[in-house]
Amino acid sequence: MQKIKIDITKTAGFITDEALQAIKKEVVDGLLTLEKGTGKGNDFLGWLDLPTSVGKDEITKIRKSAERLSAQSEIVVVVGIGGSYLGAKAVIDALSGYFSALNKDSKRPLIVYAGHNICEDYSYELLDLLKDKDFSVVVISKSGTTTEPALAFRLLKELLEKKYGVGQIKDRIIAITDESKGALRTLADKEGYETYVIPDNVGGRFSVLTPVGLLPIAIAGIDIEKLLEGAAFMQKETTADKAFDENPSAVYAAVRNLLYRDGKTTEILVNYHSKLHYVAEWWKQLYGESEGKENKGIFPASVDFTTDLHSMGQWIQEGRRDIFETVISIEKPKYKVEIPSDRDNLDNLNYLAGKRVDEVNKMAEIGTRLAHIDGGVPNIRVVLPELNEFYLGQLLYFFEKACGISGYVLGVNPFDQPGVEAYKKNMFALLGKPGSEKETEAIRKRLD
Ligand SMILES: O=P(O)(O)OC[C@H]1O[C@](O)(CO)[C@@H](O)[C@@H]1O
Repeated sequence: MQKIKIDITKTAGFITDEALQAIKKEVVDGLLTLEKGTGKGNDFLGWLDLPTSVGKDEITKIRKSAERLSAQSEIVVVVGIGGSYLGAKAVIDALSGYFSALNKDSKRPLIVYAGHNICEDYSYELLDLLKDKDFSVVVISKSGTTTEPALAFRLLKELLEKKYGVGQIKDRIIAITDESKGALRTLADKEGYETYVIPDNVGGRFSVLTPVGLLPIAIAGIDIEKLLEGAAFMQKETTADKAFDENPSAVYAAVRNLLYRDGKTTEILVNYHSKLHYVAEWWKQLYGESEGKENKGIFPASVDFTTDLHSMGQWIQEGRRDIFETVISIEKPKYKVEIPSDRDNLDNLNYLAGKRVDEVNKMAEIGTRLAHIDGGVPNIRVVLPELNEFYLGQLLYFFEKACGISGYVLGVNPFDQPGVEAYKKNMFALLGKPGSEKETEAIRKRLD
């Protein structure tokens, strides 16, 4: 069992050691504020202890629900948006086979997502796919009132009733929502769905280690206990009593804030293993909603390398110098593929014969790192020995802890997201939602 490593050596030309020493106090203060619960948003700190507070009984219950849904479904639809689906998708994509959806012998249901957009064609195509399949639904909404998942769930519920009969569908739905509030809670109680609770003190983007993430992840056949073990390991490694340099979350929070103060206002999360694509999507919500407020915050962006070296590589190498990269590097791939020798060598690749594909990937990673540093892009590297439940659990908690600390160093409340309401208000006014009459009148005038 190793700890994931953070390597900041390639930020040395951009931040000085004195600056790093100077920011340490702010970071330690941020960490203590988080741990003592004395900072802004301190009623949303339940995520800090999740890895060690999810009990065996809860895990057993989640596994049973997962087995029940799996046994009765060819497809399970996970309905949710933002923190109510990104954590699950991040882990499921990272730890599932690239082509597992095409495996006809799989004992696991196919997991698809809904309620994360309002695209009519997506809705049509999903309903069309589901009409001839046995399917179940896990509907997730902390507030229980978010438009996108509520709309998707209404469509799915209607299809379930058509397929299985009104009054016959409650065993095909599991709702994950607030303990007592919200439309989804009311509906779930009325219809008798099995439910799981999202704790009051855990915000959506920090909820991957609650049933919000754990149930869909368990349905995908992933070991949720190992994921929690990894997170618990990182929980211990990131407490305030650990030496600063040994605490990866503290180091990461310190360096990214220093780079931000030096004008590096965009952070690009990079992977060289595209199963991590949705880990970056999860990370973007985590940091975007936590830090982007009061006209402050690092803009979180992401790329998949080497794929995006052929699209975004030019920009990163030579565009505006206000970016830095955080690279997630996986030391050892799960499988082995050797490059064959070719009789004719017309592609001139025989110099690679006998090498593993990963060796080429690693040289691309090292080469890119050096090129980007030469181009003025500081580089933080986060190293996972392997891509498995344990190390991914560590990574998730590492980023969450660093996010809380970083938000406090930035001076914002990392646990609210007031800005998200603005689009909703306009959308409701435009749709003529009851209660929005004044706003409807005002916004319609703006369209003339
Ligand atoms: O779980 P809910 O309440 O449907 O919210 C989903 C997402 O929407 C937001 O509240 C933003 O509108 C996110 O913070 C959250 O993750």
